[in-house]
Amino acid sequence: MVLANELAAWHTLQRHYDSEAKQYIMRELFIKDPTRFETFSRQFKGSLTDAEILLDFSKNVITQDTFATLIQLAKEADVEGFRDKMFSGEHINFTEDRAVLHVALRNVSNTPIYDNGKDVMPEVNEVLDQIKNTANAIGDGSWTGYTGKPITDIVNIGIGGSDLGPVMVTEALKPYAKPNIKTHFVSNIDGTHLAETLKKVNPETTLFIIASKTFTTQETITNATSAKAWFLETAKNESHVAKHFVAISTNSDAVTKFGIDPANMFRFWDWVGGRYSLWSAIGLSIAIYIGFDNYHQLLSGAHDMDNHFRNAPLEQNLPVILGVLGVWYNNFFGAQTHAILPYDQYLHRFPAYFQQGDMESNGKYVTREGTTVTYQTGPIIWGEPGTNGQHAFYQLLHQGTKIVPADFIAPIQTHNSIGNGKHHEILLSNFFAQTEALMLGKSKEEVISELGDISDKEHIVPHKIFLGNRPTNSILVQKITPGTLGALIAMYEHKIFVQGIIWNINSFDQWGVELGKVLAKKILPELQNQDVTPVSSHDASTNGLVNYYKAKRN
Ligand SMILES: O=P(O)(O)OC[C@H]1O[C@@H](O)[C@H](O)[C@@H](O)[C@@H]1O
Repeated sequence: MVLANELAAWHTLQRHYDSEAKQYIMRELFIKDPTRFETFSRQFKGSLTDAEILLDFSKNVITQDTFATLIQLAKEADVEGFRDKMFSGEHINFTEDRAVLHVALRNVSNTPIYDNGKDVMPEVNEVLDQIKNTANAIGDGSWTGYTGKPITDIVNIGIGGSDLGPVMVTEALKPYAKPNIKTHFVSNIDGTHLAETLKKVNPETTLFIIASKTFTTQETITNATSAKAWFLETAKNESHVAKHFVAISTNSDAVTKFGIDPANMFRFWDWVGGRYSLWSAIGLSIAIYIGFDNYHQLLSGAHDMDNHFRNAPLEQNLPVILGVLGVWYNNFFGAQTHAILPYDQYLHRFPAYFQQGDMESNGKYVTREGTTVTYQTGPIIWGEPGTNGQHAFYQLLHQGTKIVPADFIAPIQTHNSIGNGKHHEILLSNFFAQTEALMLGKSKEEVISELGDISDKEHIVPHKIFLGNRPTNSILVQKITPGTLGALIAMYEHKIFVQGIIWNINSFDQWGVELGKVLAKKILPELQNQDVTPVSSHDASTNGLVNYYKAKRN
C-alpha cells in the first residue's frame, strides 16, 4: 500500500483545493444550486429496528467534483477491500495478530463469521444467552444477594473501553431503564470515585461487575480489590462473593485468581478491541439496566448499519461519506479538531465516548508498513451537548481563527415533550440555526444595515462580522431509541475505519498508551518508600516534582 498522499485521487484533490476549492463560498454554492440539499443528503433506514437517520452534508465546502474525487480516494485506498477483510476475519490488526470482529457481536442474523477458520458465532451466542439469563434474573428479582434480597444496584468497575461505552449507552437510553435497578460506574483510580459510589449502595443488594478485557489494568484491579474488601467488611464470608461479583474478561486465569467463580465469568475474545467492546459482555450493565430485549435492539441497530456499510455504494454509504469529508478538512484545509455536538441531553457522553473510539484508533503516525506518515492523521475529537456548548465555546466556532468541522446530531422526537413540546422546538430551532449561521456568516453590509446609523459605531462593525463558510454535517434521527443508538454508534465506528484505511494506519492497536503506564509502575515504589532521601532516577523536572510531593505529603 502506498501512502495516502501518493494516491492519484489525493493529487487530484490537492490540485482541486489549490486551484478552486479553497475559495469556495458555501452561501454562493447554495445560490447556484437550489437542489444542493437533495444532492448532498442521504437517508438510512434500519430493517431490523426503527432506526432512521438523515445525513445532510450539503453545508460542506464541496462541489460534486470534490465529492466524486473524495469517493475516488476511498476507492483507491481500497476501503472496500479492507472492509471485506474485516468482516471475513482477516487479521487486519497485524501488530497484535488479531482479527477485528466486533461486528460479529451484533451479527443478529447469525451468518457464520470466521476467525482462524472457526465460526465465532456459536460462542458469541452462548455468551449472549448468558447475558440474557443474568439480565432477566436480576430484572425479575430471582438473582438475590447473600441475605436473600433482590439486587437493586449494579456497580460496573472498568476503565477506557470497559467503562465509556456502558456509561454512554446507559445515559443515552435512560428512558428505557428498568425502574428497580440503578447503575453506577467506577473507573478512576482516584479513591474518590469508588468511595463516593460506595456511599450510595448497600452490600446486601449490590452486584459488582468487574469489566476488564485483560484483567490486569491497574485501576480496575485496584478498585475491584477495594470493593471486595468493602463488601466483606459487612458480608464477612468469602463464599458470599459469588452472589455479588461477576467478571467480564478474556483472561480466565486472572479472574479465578482474583476470587471470582468461573461460573460468574462472561468471556470475550482478543478479536474485540477494548474501544469496540460495548457490544460484547462488557455491555452486561446495559442489558441489565434497559432489559435484554432493548439491548438486543441496540445490537440489531448496529447490525443494520454494518449491512449498510458492507453493501451500500460508497457514494451512498454514510460512514464512507463522513470519513472522506473528515479527510478533506483534516488533510487539505488543515483542520486539527472535529466537534461532535449532540442536541440531546441523553447523548451527553457521546462525544467523550468517541474521544476514545477515534483518538485511540487513529492517533498514530506510523503507517502499516512502519514508516512515518507525511500527512496528518486522526483529529482531536471534542464536544458537548447543545445548547450548553453554544453558551460556552461556539464563539470560537463562529469567529475564531481555526476551522472546526462539526457534526450536529438531533432527534426529531423527544422522549420528554414537556411544556407541550416547547423545549424541544426551542432546542431544534437552535440546532437548525447554528449550522445555518456557521455556513452563512454575516457580511459587513448586513452588519451596517442592521446597525442603521453607524456614525458613532463604525469601530464595532468588524467585531460583528461573521465570515461564515464553516462546515457542518447535520444528522437527524427519528428518536434516540436502542436501535437508533446502535446504528449511530456503528456509523461512527465505520467512519473511523474508513479514515484509518485512507491514512494507511492500523486503527486497532493502541501501543501509545503503554509508556506512561510503565513509567507509573516505576514511580509507584518511589512514592511508597518512606525514605526521605531525594529520588534522582528521572529527569530534573520529574525528580523535582516527586521530591516536592514527598516533602509536603505529611
Ligand atoms: O479492559 P481493560 O483490559 O481493563 O482495558 C481498559 C483500557 O485500557 C487502556 O489502557 C486501553 O488503552 C484501552 O483500549 C482499554 O479499553
